[in-house]
Amino acid sequence: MERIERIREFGGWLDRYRHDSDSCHCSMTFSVYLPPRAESAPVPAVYFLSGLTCTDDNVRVKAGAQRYAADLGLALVMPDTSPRGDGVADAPERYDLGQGAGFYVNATRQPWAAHYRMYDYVNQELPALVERELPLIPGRRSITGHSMGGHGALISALRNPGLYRSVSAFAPICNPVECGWGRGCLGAYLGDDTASWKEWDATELIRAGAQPIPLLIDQGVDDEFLRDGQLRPETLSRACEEHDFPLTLRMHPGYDHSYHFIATFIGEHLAYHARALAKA
Ligand SMILES: N[C@@H](CCC(=O)N[C@@H](CSC=O)C(=O)NCC(=O)O)C(=O)O
Repeated sequence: MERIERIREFGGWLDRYRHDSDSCHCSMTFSVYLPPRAESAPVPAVYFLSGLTCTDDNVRVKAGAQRYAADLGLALVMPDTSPRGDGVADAPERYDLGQGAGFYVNATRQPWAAHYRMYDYVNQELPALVERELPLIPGRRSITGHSMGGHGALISALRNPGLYRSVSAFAPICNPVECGWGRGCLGAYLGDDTASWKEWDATELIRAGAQPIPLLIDQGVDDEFLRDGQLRPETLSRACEEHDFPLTLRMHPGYDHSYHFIATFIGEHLAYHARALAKA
């Protein structure tokens, strides 16, 4: 991997890398924040999966996460949201499909299947790469994300028991098989067999008996996409109740879907992950 940018921040380093991805068959870009502690010893990492229209840049400039990560001794790993490039399929007229909208699944339908393998990229290729090349403690990782990225964080943890020490999400798409964004992406990437979509849906994974891991979710009550029915935390909550699955769902009056909301609670999420990552 090639480092293409390095910025000093809070005593640590905010770096951006480019590499050729075996999963996505294209060049991928990601950012990593290394806290000051990483200069003397390997540190645990929190992966942040971003939402529709984002690159690795949105979270690093808008969430205010690096200050907390520096204090807690956590690395932040911030991948892009899809494969990109001239040879990569896209839907340029749509913000919610194609480049910038990988949905953290492995596509099985063309033209998407050639490159859209963000699930393998985020859960296998990227951790193996950064844990080999950077001062990170192998296997000591947690995951969080926003909206489409919250969906990605939830399904990554639910489908891979033991891969992440803890999981949280900001305004996640909780039940994509039942919302417009989810139906659009899953239909395009996976085809018309809606039964196959359920393997990529947090609510459906819990209904199907996923191994319990505590879920921490923050949601703004005045989120425009909550009102539109894209997020459906109430459906996830019901599934958790019915299946005795541990969920902390915090509803916050007045907050919308933006990075102002994420910036408000990111410190609590990182402290939550730091506690899980500190356990032997
Ligand atoms: N109005 C936007 C819609 C896209 C949007 O709001 N994207 C969110 C994530 S939504 C779910 O995944 C986001 O994070 N945007 C980037 C930001 O920096 O706020 C549009 O039309 O682009």
